Amino acid sequence: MTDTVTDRTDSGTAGRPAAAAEVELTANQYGKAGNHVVRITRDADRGAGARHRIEDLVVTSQLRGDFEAAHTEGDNAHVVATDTQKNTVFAFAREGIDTPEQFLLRLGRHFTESFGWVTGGRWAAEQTLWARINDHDHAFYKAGPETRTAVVVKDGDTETVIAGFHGLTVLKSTESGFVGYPRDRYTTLAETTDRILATDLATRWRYNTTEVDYDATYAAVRETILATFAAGYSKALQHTLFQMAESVITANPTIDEIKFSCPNNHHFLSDLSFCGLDNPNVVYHAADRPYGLIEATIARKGAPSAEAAWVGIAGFC
Ligand SMILES: O=c1[nH]c(=O)c2[nH]c(=O)[nH]c2[nH]1
Repeated sequence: MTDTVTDRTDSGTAGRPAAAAEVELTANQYGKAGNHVVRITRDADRGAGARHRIEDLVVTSQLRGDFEAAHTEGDNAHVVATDTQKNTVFAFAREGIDTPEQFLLRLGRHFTESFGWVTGGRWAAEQTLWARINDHDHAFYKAGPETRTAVVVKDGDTETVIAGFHGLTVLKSTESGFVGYPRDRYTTLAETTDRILATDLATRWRYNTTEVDYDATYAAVRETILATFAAGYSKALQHTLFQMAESVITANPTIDEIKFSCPNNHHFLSDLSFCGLDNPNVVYHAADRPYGLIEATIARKGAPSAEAAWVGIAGFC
């Protein structure tokens, strides 16, 4: 469908009830989602044989500020078009992306500095990670397994940066148990001190500053989470999430808060007695549903909270 420019100023009340209830706009934000930007950076010195670097982000830009008249009057004088926001994302990528967090900070500062009525907004990115095929200069495979995420929320001069990832699936084949839970007439689960613990890690952490080496901290947090998952004995997925969070906050003074949302990818011991076989923790049924869903937020004690920055980040408690 194409936009046509027609004068419809006479249709102001058409279709509206004669006696409308008194209402007011209590919240709004708007922009363009799903801007899939891929940037190739070439090692300039090597001409046609250059070594390439690839950055692959899906970016959302949303503005907040004085957009009252657009909603109540249909007056678009303040509405920086979502199309313009999309164009800005791609134009900024021409200059460079660097880290997702820095790219989003640049976008946020641009919109708030360029348009007086834009007092803040929300900029988010999901980054696909690519790795070189056999150290090739310009051939890559999707490295994952995780997707890196970043969110910048700007409210006046306050900038909050939330980093994270999802889709990092982990499993430990022992050193995990689940005992001591209440039993009632609906409880059938057997206690165990030796089970498989598996989950798809989804996490977001909030920085207390924008002065961060974002790539290095991302790598360090990922490493800490994996090392903590692997280490020691897990008394429940809840226990493990807390330990991972505690390790991250302890090791990173720039991080004040971290959230996890993790399925418990159950592995149930198969009952092989139907054919006379025992099963001493050898064969499991990996059930994909229903699954436990364990979520937690862990914060540095005494650190200021930033509830507003988390609004709109779905799937975490
Ligand atoms: O780590 C676990 N936490 C639970 O809350 C729970 N509930 C359950 O049935 N199995 C498990 N495992």
